[in-house]
Amino acid sequence: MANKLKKPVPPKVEEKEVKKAKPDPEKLKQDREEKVDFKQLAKDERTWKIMGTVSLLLSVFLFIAFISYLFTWKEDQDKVLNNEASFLWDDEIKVSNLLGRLGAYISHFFIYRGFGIASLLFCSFFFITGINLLTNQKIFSVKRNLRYITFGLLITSVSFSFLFSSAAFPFGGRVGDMISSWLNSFLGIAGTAALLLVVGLSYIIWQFNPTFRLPEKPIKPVKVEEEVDDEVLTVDQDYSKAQPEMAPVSDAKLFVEEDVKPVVPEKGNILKGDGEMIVNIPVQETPKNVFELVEKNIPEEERLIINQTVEEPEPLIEEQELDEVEPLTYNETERTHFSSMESGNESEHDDAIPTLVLQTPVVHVERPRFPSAATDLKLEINRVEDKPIDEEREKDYSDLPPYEPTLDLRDYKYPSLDILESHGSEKIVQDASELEMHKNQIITTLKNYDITIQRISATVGPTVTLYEIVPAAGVRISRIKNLEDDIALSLAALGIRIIAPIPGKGTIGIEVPNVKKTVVSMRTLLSSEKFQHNTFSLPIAIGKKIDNDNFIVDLAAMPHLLMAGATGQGKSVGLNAILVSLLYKKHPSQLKLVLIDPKKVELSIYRHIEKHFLAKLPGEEEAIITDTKKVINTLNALCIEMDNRYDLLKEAGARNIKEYNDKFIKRRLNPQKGHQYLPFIVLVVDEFADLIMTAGKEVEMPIARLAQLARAVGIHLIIATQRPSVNIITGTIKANFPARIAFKVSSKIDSRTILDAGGAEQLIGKGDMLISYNGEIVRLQCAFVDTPEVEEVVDSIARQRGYSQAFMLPEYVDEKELESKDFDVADRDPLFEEAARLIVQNQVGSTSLIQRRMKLGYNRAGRLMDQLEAAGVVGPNLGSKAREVMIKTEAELLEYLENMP
Ligand SMILES: Nc1ncnc2c1ncn2[C@@H]1O[C@H](COP(=O)(O)OP(=O)(O)OP(=O)(O)O)[C@@H](O)[C@H]1O
Repeated sequence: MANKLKKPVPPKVEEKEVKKAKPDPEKLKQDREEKVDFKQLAKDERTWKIMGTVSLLLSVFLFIAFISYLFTWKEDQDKVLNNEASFLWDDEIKVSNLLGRLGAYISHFFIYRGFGIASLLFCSFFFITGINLLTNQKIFSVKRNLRYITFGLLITSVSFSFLFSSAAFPFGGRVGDMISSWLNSFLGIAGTAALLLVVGLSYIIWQFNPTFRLPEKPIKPVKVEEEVDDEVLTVDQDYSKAQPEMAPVSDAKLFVEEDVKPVVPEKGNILKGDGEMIVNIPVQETPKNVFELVEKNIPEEERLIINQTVEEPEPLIEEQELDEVEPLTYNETERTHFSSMESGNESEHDDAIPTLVLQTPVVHVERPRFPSAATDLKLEINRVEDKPIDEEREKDYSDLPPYEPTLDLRDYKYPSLDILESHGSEKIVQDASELEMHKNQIITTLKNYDITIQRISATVGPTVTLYEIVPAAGVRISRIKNLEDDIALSLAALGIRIIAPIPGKGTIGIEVPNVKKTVVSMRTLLSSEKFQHNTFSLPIAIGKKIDNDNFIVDLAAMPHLLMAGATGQGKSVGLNAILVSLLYKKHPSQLKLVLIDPKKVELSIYRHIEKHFLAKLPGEEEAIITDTKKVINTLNALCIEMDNRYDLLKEAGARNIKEYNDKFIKRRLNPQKGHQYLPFIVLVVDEFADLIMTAGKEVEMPIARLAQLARAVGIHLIIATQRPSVNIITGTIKANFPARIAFKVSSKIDSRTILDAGGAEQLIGKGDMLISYNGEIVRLQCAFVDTPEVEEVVDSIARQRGYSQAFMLPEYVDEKELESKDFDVADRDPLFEEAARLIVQNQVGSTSLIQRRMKLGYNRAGRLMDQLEAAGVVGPNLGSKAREVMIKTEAELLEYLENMP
């Protein structure tokens, strides 16, 4: 059987592929048809741009043709009229119009046959449409312009026909002529003239909304004479001193567009008539600081009184002679007291100088912190010598009069308010026309996006004005929120913030910066009723809200504060405002400040009140801490202080410092058992970023610990930084600082890092800030206190008698330092000699040198350095500088090593 060669059978798959490859003409046709997608084309941005360009060119073409027609109509008119059918195509016809036969024909059509000179309005229509299409933005409202142009064409053409009925030039065109002659026959000449005048004027008013101002009578800011109950003020209308930037009172009436419906007035708002704007300018709560307001019952004209008068605040404290006074010296006082007791005579200082008889108990450090706690107990305690100690410790002092911590410095006078300046007139001068203009622009912008609103009201604050709008039913809030940039563009203003919705109000807020900003002076805040008469433990006056309400809060309730913002936006001023408010309200016995200032210059101003208000580490010279190593020690010392205080609280059965101090004041706690009056401690860190960068976790950990636990024992932290990045303001820090202040920052990310919300990037600087407090974000204008004012306040305190020394924090000894001091020779690192040689050869006592040259980790290099210090090869740590090398030559070193144990 012969082998038959089988014919290769092509695989089926290939067959299929071949089939597939064959073009199907029907399908191809379909494909090609689908490619021309008109919908897509219409949506294409380029199509709009082309149409925009065409529209713009058309407007230019028409404009040139029409203008040319004004000069050439005489020559061209006959040619068009005689050859109307073939005019455009007959090359024989020569015309004078700049744009040739087409120009002449179109002008003839629009001007002669149509609307006369009014035809120029067509140019504006094509121009507006062109611009909108080209930029793909609603820069002009086409709909509105179409309305104006239609009416404009009719009114202008009829008016021109009527006025120039006998002229040869077709001023009003055929349309104008027709309507005018009909009106003439219907109303007569006088009737037509009157009608045209009325319609023309109405048209102008409708389109341009001119302001008809009577010759202005100069007005002066309305002076509020005195406060009457609640928000009703007696207004002294003396207009003799003019305020040029203020509009006349009658102009303060602010109208909204006619489609904005009036609504029922709410409490606190002023609502007048139909569709009229509400201006809500609240009254300052203190009777001494009264702000302008809009009068409620305005008889004829709506009055916008935007002005504030600050009366001289009554001095808190009588002026006193601030003589140089001898400081209270602990040891001297003690000695004097003992000697006087021994001799049986009262010390001559008994009245003025409190006497410390007891060794003030400190849990960790056996040194007095400040003379206190025993002023009234001295007689009792002086008899202790004869009694057994235990008996004395159990003694009940509750029958004694209450303890008074301020008696230690009983003649201490709080700083006078006169030291502070008013910084300008403090008048809020809001130009009524500015309000009107902003309001109109907001309404127009929203309208351009088909958003209608029911109501708009304005609240004028020191730096920004808050426009509150109630959108019409069915408008989505997110649409308004998305228009932030468009509104900013239309108002041509920086720092616009949209709050949609305003929490708890049901309105949408648009904050627009005022052209003229008002400085909020510290003096106004400190003289306010709210600051003078509050029961806060640590009152701090931060600034003013948009409704001019003073923002005064209790730092103890915050309980810690984080301040961040780009450089130069008002952080230092804010810190000073907080510190000054504390100095105005607290006695040196009630408050101690721990000031950390890596920048070295910001807080140094407070160094003069060391013996009154500052706390420091034992053995330190400077109370204001600038060195990172000392910062770590101080923070750890504060942690020890916190633990000590918790022990005291536990012993006393008190849950917090307030309860504890109450018990101590009522003499229910025995000083013999270590109890004492506990002052609040406020830790201020200016430039936290610098510390984190140099010491990292070593700083972050004690800060986090203090922030978590210290509030109950009266230790509160204020931390400021100009670098609000996530590696500085970490999650741990943020979790423990619920109250945060953001000054202007450069990006939304920074704002989110500080506040967990955007907005701080929209601020306008110079103390404009957002504070996140109690879960709410509020915009404030920070109080302004100038450096010379702070200096004066500090001086007025420093001139008075203080304690003999600053408040002593417990001593903190670094474990590492201890280790290095007494390490076991047997535990010496095998690389010890090599490291010693390296150091001596280079004559540089630096850990990083050992690390680099010997390729060791930081910890081992550090341990080696400690051992070298213990062995006397290098000197002690000098902070950021290299240690001193004690051995100068290698030979010396060899000899030294040989003699070592
Ligand atoms: N509340 C305020 N009212 C008016 N002006 C202010 C206010 N706060 C700050 N300014 C202005 O801004 C300037 C800078 O403020 P400040 O020194 O507090 O900024 P800063 O953020 O601390 O800057 P830096 O981080 O560089 O120290 C001030 O000199 C002052 O002119």
